Amino acid sequence: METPKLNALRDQINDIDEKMLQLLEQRFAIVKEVGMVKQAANLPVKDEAREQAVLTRLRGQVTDPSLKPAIQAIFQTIMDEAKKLE
Ligand SMILES: C=C(O[C@@H]1C=C(C(=O)O)C=C[C@H]1O)C(=O)O
Repeated sequence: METPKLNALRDQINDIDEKMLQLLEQRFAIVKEVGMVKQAANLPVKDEAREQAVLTRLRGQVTDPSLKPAIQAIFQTIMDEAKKLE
């Protein structure tokens, strides 16, 4: 089913998805560089302390508290995928 309002909202979602896609591609490109730096320095891929710091910092910036679990899960998934690329 489509209505003008639904279409307009989905257009907004499409725009946001495209921006997120670009940012994710940028993030994963940097992650690959991090992987090379770690490999050269004989460091392990996973850094639990860094992951917790990332999650804590971002959780502190979420304006709507009801979104915190979703945001945490999304960023944990991003970091899990990042580790596969390193
Ligand atoms: C990118 C890194 O490697 C891993 C991935 C992280 C991430 O995607 O933010 C964070 C910590 C590491 O487990 C890093 O150490 O900075």
